[in-house]
Formats: sequence, C-alpha cells, structure tokens
Amino acid sequence: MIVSVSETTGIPEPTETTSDDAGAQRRWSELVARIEEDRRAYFEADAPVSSDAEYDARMRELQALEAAHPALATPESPTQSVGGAAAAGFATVEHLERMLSLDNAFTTDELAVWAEKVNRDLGTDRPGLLCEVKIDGLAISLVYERGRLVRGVTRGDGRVGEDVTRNVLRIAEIPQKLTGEDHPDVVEVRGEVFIPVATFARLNELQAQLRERAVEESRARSGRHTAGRKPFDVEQARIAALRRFPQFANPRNAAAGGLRQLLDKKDGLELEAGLARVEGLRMYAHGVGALQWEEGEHAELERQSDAYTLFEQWGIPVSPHNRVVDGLDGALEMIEHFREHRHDIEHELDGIVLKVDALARQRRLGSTSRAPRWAIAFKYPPEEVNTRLLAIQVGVGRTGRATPYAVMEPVKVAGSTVRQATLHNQDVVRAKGVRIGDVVVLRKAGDVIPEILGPVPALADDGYPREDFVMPARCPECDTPLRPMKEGDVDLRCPNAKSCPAQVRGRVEHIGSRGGLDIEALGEVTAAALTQPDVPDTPPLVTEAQLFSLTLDQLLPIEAVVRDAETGLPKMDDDGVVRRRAPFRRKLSYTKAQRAAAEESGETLSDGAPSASATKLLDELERAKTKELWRKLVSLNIRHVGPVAARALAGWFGSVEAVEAASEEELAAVDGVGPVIAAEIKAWLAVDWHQDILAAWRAAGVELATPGHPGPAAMAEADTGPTGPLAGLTVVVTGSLEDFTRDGAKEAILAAGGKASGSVSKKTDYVVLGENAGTKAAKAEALEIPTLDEDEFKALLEGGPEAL
Ligand SMILES: NC(=O)c1ccc[n+]([C@@H]2O[C@H](COP(=O)([O-])OP(=O)(O)OC[C@H]3O[C@@H](n4cnc5c(N)ncnc54)[C@H](O)[C@@H]3O)[C@@H](O)[C@H]2O)c1
Ligand SMILES: [Zn+2]
Repeated sequence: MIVSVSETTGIPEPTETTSDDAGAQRRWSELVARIEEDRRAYFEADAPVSSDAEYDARMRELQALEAAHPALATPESPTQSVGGAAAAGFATVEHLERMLSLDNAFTTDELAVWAEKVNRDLGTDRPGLLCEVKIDGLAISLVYERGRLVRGVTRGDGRVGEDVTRNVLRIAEIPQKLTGEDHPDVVEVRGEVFIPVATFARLNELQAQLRERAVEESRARSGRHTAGRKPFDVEQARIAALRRFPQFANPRNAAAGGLRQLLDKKDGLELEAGLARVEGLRMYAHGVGALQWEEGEHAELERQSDAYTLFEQWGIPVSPHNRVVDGLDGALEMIEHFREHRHDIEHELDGIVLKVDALARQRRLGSTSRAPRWAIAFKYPPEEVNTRLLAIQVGVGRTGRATPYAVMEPVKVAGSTVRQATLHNQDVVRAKGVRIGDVVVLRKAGDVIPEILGPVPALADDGYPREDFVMPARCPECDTPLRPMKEGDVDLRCPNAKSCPAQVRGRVEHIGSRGGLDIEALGEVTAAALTQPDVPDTPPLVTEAQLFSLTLDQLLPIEAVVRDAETGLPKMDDDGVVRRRAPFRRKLSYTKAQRAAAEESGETLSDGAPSASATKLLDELERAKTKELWRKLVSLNIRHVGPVAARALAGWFGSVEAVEAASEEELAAVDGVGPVIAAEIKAWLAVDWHQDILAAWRAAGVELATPGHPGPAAMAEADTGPTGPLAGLTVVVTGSLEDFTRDGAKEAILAAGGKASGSVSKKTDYVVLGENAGTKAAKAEALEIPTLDEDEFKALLEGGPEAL
C-alpha cells in the first residue's frame, strides 16, 4: 500500500492496494498492532503517541485494505470496534445501550457520498440534518433515574465503561437533580466533557505556580535538616517540579486526564492541581442512550433535536452552536463557517457532526458495530502534528532580544510546511520540558504562529540521541555577554545595539519593509548581504548610517554563501566547493576576438557588470530619500515608533529638527504619541551613534522634513483637530476584509484623519461590512447608518464622503 498526502487535508491517504494477499495480511497485522497501541495511549493513558492525523491515516488505510480484501474484516478489527477500554483503578459499568464512535469524512466529496446513500436508503432527497460542532473532549454517559444522577461513565470499549461518578459530581454544570416535572424512569444522557480554551490557559498558569511552590517547599525542607545532606540544588528541584506539574499540551488530553483521575489517592499540591482540573470541566449533551418512561403519559420524541429541548428543560447543557438544517447545503455552510471561526468559540473543535434528525429515520438506517449509519463527522485538517526537534538555536532580533527557537524536521500542518518555531526564552523551553532530539507535538492553528506544545513522553526512549538545551551566555552573532532585558527578567538581550550584526541586519530590513520606507529591493536576503557578506570582510553597512550613500563599487564585490533553506547549511558544488552568489554582479563573457582586441589595446576587461538587483536597489534608495517623513521616522528604529506614532509626529512637527527641538512634554501631548513614546524618542536622540545616523542621512540627501509644512507652532495655532479625507468622521469596520487586516483598516482610518471605533452607535458615520459581518450590520441598519463594502471603503479613504 502506498500512502500519499492529500492536497486538501494534508492527511496521508491510501491510494493503492496491493493484490498480494500475504502482503495484505502482513500489512493488516502491522496496522492493527499500531492502531491498538495508539488507542491504548490515547484512550487509556490520555497521553497519545501518535498525532490524530497519523492515527486517522492508519485507520483509513486499514479500511481501504479491508475493502479490497473483505476476508480481513474480522470482528476483531479496529474498524469494527469502538476504541478504548476501562483502565485499572476504576470500577466498570455496563452501558444500557452501546456507546458508538462516528464515521469520518475528510472532504466534502466524502460527505456528499454519505448524504447520497442516506437519501437512497430513506427514499428522501433532503432529510432534516442536525449539525453540531464536534467538541474535542471525551464522551460521557450520565445515567439519571427518576430525575436523579446515579452514575457517570466513560465510553470505554462502547459496551463497558469506567465509573467516574465521583469526579462527575464535581462538575458544576452537570445537574445532580433534573429540573422540570416529567422525568423518565431511566435515561442515559450522552455528551462530551471538555475544558474550555480559556480555562485551559488558566490551568497551565496554575501548573506553573504549583511548580514554583513545589520548588519552595523542597527548599524549605532541605533547609530544615542540613546536617550531612547535600546542599539544595535548585535545578534538580525545578526538574522534579516539572515532572509533578507538567504543562498540559492540549485541552482534550487535559480534560480526559481530569475526568479520569483518582482524587482519593492525592494530597497536598497534587490534590490542589487535581481539583482545579476536574472543576474546570464542562459538558454539552449530544445524544440519548437508553430511555425508559413509566407507564402512561410522557413527552413524545420525534427528533433528536426534541431530546435536546427536553434536556434544556431539565437543566442539562446543550451546545449553543447546534443548527437544524434542511439537506446537505445547510451543513456545508456550517462547515465553511466554522472552518473560518474554528477558534472563535469557547472550546476546541475538530469537525462538524451531521446527524439525521428524525429518530424513526435513525432507527431505519441503524448502526454498524462501530458507528451509526445516520451520522458522520466531517473533520477539518489537523492543527497538531508530531515531528522531531533537531536543534534549538538562538536568534537575535532587531531590538537585541535573544530568542531560542526550535529547528524541526519539516512537517506539513494547517496548509503550510513548518520547520521552525519560537521558544521565547529558556524558562519556556524548561516549562515545555523539551530536549533536543525529542519527538514533539507541533501546533499551527490557522494564521497563528506555530508553537511546540511539548514532547511525546511515550517516545522518550526511542534511541534517538537527546540533549538538554542550555541558553548561551553570549550573543551568538557578536559574542557580547547577554543581559536581562530588564532587571530580573528571564528574557535576554545583546546590549551591543550599535554593531551587533544581527541587530544592524534587523534594522536595515525594517527600513526596507512596507511599514518603513517600502524598498522592495531591500528585503531579508539583501539586508543580510549588505551587513554580513562573506566577501569582502568588512561589510558596506557597519550600521544603517551608510545606507543612503551606498555606491555601486561597494555593491559589486559582495558575495554571499548559498545556504540550504531547510538546514541552513552552506550548499556545495559537486567537487566540494562552497557555493557563493554575487547578488549585485552579472558575469560577463567575452569572445576570443574581444579578448585579443583588448590585449592589443592594453584595455582591461571587466568580468562583471551591475546586476538588475544592484541598479534597482540604488534607484529605490534614491527615490526613498524623498518619501513621506513618517516613513523616515519609522526607519530610525526608535522603540514603539511604528507607522501610527510616526504619522502623528510627522503630521504635527513636520521635520526631524522640530521633533529634536521639542520637549518631552510637547512630544507626549501629540495625539497618538503619549508619554511612553515621548520618553523613548528623547532617549534615542541622546545617543551619539544615533545622531551619526541622522547626520549621515542628511549628508546623503535624505529629506528629513515635509516640504511646505508650517511647523508645530503654526499647527498649534491653527489646531482644528485632525485633517484628511475622513476628518471628523467615525468609522466602524466589521467582518473580514480582503485587503486589510483589522489593525490595517484602523490604521488607514486614522491616517485619513478619521476615528476608528469598535462599536456602532448614533455617533458612527459609516459601517464597513466585510465577510461574515455579524450583529453590527443589523445594528447599523437599525440606526440607519450608511454601510459600505470594501471598494466603497477604499474610495472613502481616498476622497472622503464626496467620493462615494
Ligand atoms: N492520536 C492518537 O493516537 C489517537 C488514537 C485514538 C483516537 N484518536 C482520535 O480520536 C478519534 C477517534 O476516536 P473516536 O472513536 O472517539 O471517534 P471520533 O472522536 O472521531 O468520534 C466519536 C466521538 O466524537 C465525540 N463527539 C464530539 N462532539 C460530538 C457531537 N456533537 N456529537 C456526537 N459525538 C461527538 C463523541 O465523544 C464520540 O464518541 C480519531 O479520529 C483521533 O482524532 C487519536
Ligand atoms: Zn550581538
């Protein structure tokens, strides 16, 4: 069997089956063994060995194999059973009605196939579908007898589960006595226990606090009986504390572990942690198991959604995200909605569950031994994958901050290939408990930057060499001893701001960026070539002071080693010579005749001419000299002075000179500046080498004033508030726009002299509606405030209300 990766889901999928029966049998056994191991780790130990994507791919390969070789589909196969088993330490309970799993669809095509089959079997064309978010937690069955909670049981193998009643009683949201009148003799309420995302973050904070307290406790203990004992080792104590109170990798495993813990066996800090974990649990009901009424009158249930209405009357929480839709189209709409808004709700979700709503139809469709035929779970591409942590390197940024970052085996997650992830500082590395060489869980959610959640503990002894990370004491780029960012801070920085190559490179790159002088030819690679070329030894830019006086003669000799994008190592030619690139030089070749002629006339032939990048860079630098003043202010790399503050400064003062002449109070008084930025500006100006930058730029012809600006005194006199196309107007942007981020839209409104507000009121002049605009659109309509689409918004920014 060959497995390839699906373009759309990023999940490996089977593409071909072998015709060799013995081979199929062998592969089948292999897969079953792996799946059983995965299930044990996931359902029984709450500590997965594989990622969900790996597990799902194995299950799908197994299903494909059995489809091609039906003889293999024995009742023992995982495709025929519900994963999980009762773990030691818990009493077991038999469910009155079996708890099943769900079949999965990974593409909307697969969903359509399911819907067609349902239609065929039912003889309908648009059955009412109950669509629910698939909550990433663990299943629970709550047994109520005549309105009283008698038991909480995990799914186990679907037939027998674990009795977790004692923990269930601690979940505030689960009623111990149902409200309302009409209660059945017995009902099994099925639902999902989960930890909300916000609670999850708090639990991890608590774990960190408990680690600190554990270290303090052991320090105090060792102080009490010192005689003949080893001195207190804080490193050892921290490592021990980390083992007792690890950082939780994700809400699902934290929830599963929280529900399935034996609190009676705990005391002290462990008990505190355990209680917080179980008390952080919540539950939404998503199904009904056995349901027996006393003889006589009782509520008639026709649809599963009716059952939910009943649950709500009884005080049992049901997800607010459920929708009943008419046919597959409505379900697809919900799937697309939550693909975008996956992280906008209270808990993690990994898909959308579609259920035929009518109970009579559910009965007609029935179930397999593993899952109902009347339901299917559509799964989104995975956001968590496993990969190997190859190294931890330390990078130094524009501001000197030294940040450890992980270099991983490249892995595809949430639609892109990830190789690196920041680890922030040495405390974070420690808290995550990762060592170089570990298999780690990597998470990338949508546009959010990738994050390493932690190691896979079960793979700690896989034979791959491990090494602890030690934060270097010196800057990896300039060897200056690192210092705390602030007094007592764990974050470190390189104090050599002026000439640390990493910091100069970062600042030069910032100057070229779109929010700076917007110099297309001055990106990351060029910034590196100008500040750290491999040839010549001394870079043309020791600091950014010389940026605007760069000459062709300085550019031409520059050569940089070509590095492998994946490993960062220099690339070599076949004969072992390191490959170099001269970005600013174009090789010239000459014919024999030309060479002969040159020799004759005694003329020397140049072997290189300026490349297109060289002329482009110099041209763009020349043009940048007269760009808007605010762009130059951003390019000075003063802390906190981004486009917004720079625009405010430029608008008021009109020149760098006027900014220099202003007092700190005068700077702080400008709308959009404030005391913090004012202090940073003053501090920046007081540094000699910063003054050298200003002097050098001036000498090179950089315009440091807005031509025709009347100066701050005149501005103060004529202070009539902001000017620009949007002066005096308040604009609200809601929903997502094509060409603007949230902050980008705000910035554009401010820059045009308008006010950006977050809420619609009578004072609002325009509401811009993007994709999925919510309640604000309705509010605008109610208040009769004009609404704009994105194109109209752009017109407004350019030309004010007249342009509409
Ligand atoms: N990483 C691993 O090694 C590993 C191992 C086993 C299972 N898993 C994960 O678990 C999945 C398989 O587990 P499964 O058999 O429990 O199937 P499943 O999680 O795909 O679907 C069934 C479960 O979904 C839950 N669920 C959540 N919201 C629901 C809703 N609104 N309605 C109905 N049910 C809802 C229920 O608990 C139900 O038991 C895999 O796809 C994988 O994601 C991972
Ligand atoms: Zn440095």
